[in-house]
Parts: sequence; structure tokens; C-alpha cells
Amino acid sequence: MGSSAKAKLPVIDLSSKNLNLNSSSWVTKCDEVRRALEEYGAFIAIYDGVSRELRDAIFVAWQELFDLPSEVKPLNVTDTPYNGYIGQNPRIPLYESLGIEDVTTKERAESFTKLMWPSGNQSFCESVLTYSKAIVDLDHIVMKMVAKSYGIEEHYESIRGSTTYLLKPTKYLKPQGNEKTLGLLPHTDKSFITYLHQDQVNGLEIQTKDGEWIEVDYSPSSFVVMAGDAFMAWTNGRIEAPNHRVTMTGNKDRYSLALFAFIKDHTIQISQELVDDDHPLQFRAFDNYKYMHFYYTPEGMKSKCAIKTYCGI
Ligand SMILES: O=C(O)CCC(=O)C(=O)O
Ligand SMILES: [Fe+2]
Repeated sequence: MGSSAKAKLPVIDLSSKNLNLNSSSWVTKCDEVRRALEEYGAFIAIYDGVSRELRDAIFVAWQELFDLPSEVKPLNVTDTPYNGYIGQNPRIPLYESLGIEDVTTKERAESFTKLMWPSGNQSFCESVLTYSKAIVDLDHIVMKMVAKSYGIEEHYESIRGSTTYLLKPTKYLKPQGNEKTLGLLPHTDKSFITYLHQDQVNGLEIQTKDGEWIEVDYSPSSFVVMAGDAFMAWTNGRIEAPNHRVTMTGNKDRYSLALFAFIKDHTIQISQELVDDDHPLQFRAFDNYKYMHFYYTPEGMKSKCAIKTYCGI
């Protein structure tokens, strides 16, 4: 199927002045968030928790990071596949990314900074920490809203403390010539939930349930909220992780920023409140991190829907 200029992701205003937990509109808004995720697996959030200055600082920081010598960036090695450095992959030659695991802890932000800049880069480290914490606040809002709408607040509280965040700055080189070029292959995220941000250049495309590709057009002051595979299992399949990809056109490099939330060292139970005659139990309790490791095995990679292969019933 081709790309469609008509289909659009829902846009939901989650800025602080428009959210009042004690008003009747709160419940309506929670349902709006839940419905958008059920229909598209994603939506665009307008969110004022990241100031313009912070946004500018973070994209300056990413440029500095990607401009580091090519022998420095691969020093970022992690135990978890694909969380470290990815570059020079012939299947996606425009793509380069670095993951910062457990980014909201000061020690990890500092150790990553020191690895990349042994003589220090205080402003980089501060921008990373402040930005990540602002998106964690957005995560808490979104999760609270989904949980409220499904009536599973207690269930969410039981996993919330086990959330860990991976920040992944990504650079896509501008394509050679005028050809539309694939920057990132179609995939679903292995996370629980993902928050995407971009500089000026569009390129993200999300596939609808009927196979159409939506070109996501979002401003630097908004964020794409997207369900990952683990979210699909947690909600007993009510919310599916959408297939998405990046295509590059035009003559500018693209910088994007993903914050992936994972549930770690905690077995995720499927919400029993979401199991009924119309929605029989589809998944067994599972571990988000072990699932991610499974995904990168030959069996996981060839599976059509890895989360169903891993813990589906
Ligand atoms: O660059 C983007 O907008 C999307 C990145 C993405 O999908 C990913 O890193 O999983
Ligand atoms: Fe993704």
C-alpha cells in the first residue's frame, strides 16, 4: 500500500493548563487517550513539559554527539542487543543511533557522558537528565490516563516502580538524490511504551490496522506516544503496537529522539480486568527484558508477531 496524505494520527492536548485531575473533562480525556491507542496504537501529544530552551539544548547536544569521531561512538556497548551503538548497517545506511540505558539515573547519564567525552561535557549530561525526566513526567500522565480509562490503576501502580528508561538519539543522513529512501525498516517497538520527538524534519510513518501508512507530521513541541509489544500483552491485546518505519526525502539530515519505557525485573501480569467473554485471555505473564532478548534470537526475528510467539496463548 502507498502512503496516504489523508489519514492522520489523533492529536491530544496534554499540556498542564488543560489537565485537571479533579474536573469531569479528565475522565473524557483519559478515554480519548485510550481510544486513540486502541485505534492507532499511537497519538501525538501536545506537551509543555519541555521548554523551548531545553529542546534547543538537547538537539545541539545530539549534533555534538553524532559529530564525535567514528571510533568513539562504538565504545557505547550494552548487554542488551541494539541498545548500544548502531551505525554503518548496509540495510539502513542512513541510520545511526546510540542508546543510553537507565538514563534517568545520574550515574548512568554521567558514565555515558564520560565515555563519550573523557574530559567531561557537563551541559550534555544536564540536558540529557532534564529532558529524560520531563518525558518521564509525560509517561506518568499517559499511563495514569490509560489505567484510569480501563479501571486498572492499581495494576499500573504495581509495575510503575519497575520502569526503566532507554534514551535513543538517532540521526538519519539526508538521502542521496531525490529518491525517497528507507531510513529505518518497518518494526514494532519491544518496549512497554515509547515517546518520540524530532527536530524539524519529518519522516516517521505509522501503519494503520488496514495497512495504510500515515506520514506523521508533528511539530518540535509535540511528541508521538506509541505502544510497544509489551503494552499489547499487558492490555490483553486491546492496544496493539503499531508497525512503523522512517522514510527520508529532501536535503536535510534528520535528528530524532526516542525514550523507551521498559518494565524491568518484574513479571508483568495481564490485567484480569481486561479479560472477558469478548476478550478472552491472549497472553501469559511475561518479562519485558527477557522478551526483548528473545526478539533478537533467530526464532524471534523470524516470527510474524514476536510477542505472541513469546507469551501468546
Ligand atoms: O526516528 C523515529 O522517528 C523513529 C525511531 C524508531 O522507531 C525507533 O528507534 O524504534
Ligand atoms: Fe520504533
